[in-house]
Amino acid sequence: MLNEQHTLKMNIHFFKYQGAGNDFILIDNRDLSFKDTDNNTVLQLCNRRFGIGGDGLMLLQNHSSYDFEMLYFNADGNLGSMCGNGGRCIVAFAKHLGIIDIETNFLAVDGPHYAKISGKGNEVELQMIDIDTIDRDGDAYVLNTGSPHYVTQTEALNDLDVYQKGKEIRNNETYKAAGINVNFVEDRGDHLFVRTFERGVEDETYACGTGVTAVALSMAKHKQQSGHIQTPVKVLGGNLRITFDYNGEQFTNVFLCGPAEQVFEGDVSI
Ligand SMILES: N[C@@H](CCC[C@H](N)C(=O)O)C(=O)O
Repeated sequence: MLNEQHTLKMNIHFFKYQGAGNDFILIDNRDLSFKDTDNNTVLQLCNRRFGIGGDGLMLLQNHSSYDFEMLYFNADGNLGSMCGNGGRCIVAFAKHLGIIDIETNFLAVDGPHYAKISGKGNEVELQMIDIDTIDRDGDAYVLNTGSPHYVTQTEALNDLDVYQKGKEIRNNETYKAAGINVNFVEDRGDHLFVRTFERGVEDETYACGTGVTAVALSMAKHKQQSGHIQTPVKVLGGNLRITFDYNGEQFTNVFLCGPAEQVFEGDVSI
């Protein structure tokens, strides 16, 4: 029986997308042939040496009230919380599949999201959840932008050991049980430079969408800004932009904007 199970292979047609270097495996699962409970398969597929490779894997599924539903798994095989860059990539994927045109309302783990694809074709503006709570942990800011984030300011971010420092914070007594994504930000005046250690990948990634959103909101609070704010952000994999309204208490109309590109497609037997 065990042998029989080992020889029964599943064929999967997949697409690979990246948003500012945050890379994902995308599967059209409208026929529900991919069993979303199979965490070990996700782990294998995301492995960069023995699989396709990716920071996460997403299933695009049908939903009766929305254009589609997004199911996001981290590279460790577990269901993740919201992924901002993943959200932008799955919107580009839905357009590629002909499910949507340039606007959409879809459902993710943190609720409904509106998104718009800009004229250039690969630019996706994704609306994120409204935020009214930002906590402090020492000098750091802690908030949930769909995923939990820790935001700390630093200098000379290019030289920082983000893997080591991020891992220490993510696994300290406060955060180790639920985990947290750790963002380091250097304020460069006309833009922010951000590097992120991601929970579920357990490593630094080239970009984190919910992370740069958390950073932009925290920095607006820190600088006591208000009104309509646009924050350009540089990450290891490119450039992102966060726009939002802030009245000193609540952040609304929060949009994460940037590129979302198909890299390749293929078939894998696993
Ligand atoms: N890369 C993502 C964040 C994904 C979620 C995260 N790793 C978690 O589950 O905590 C993004 O772009 O937001």
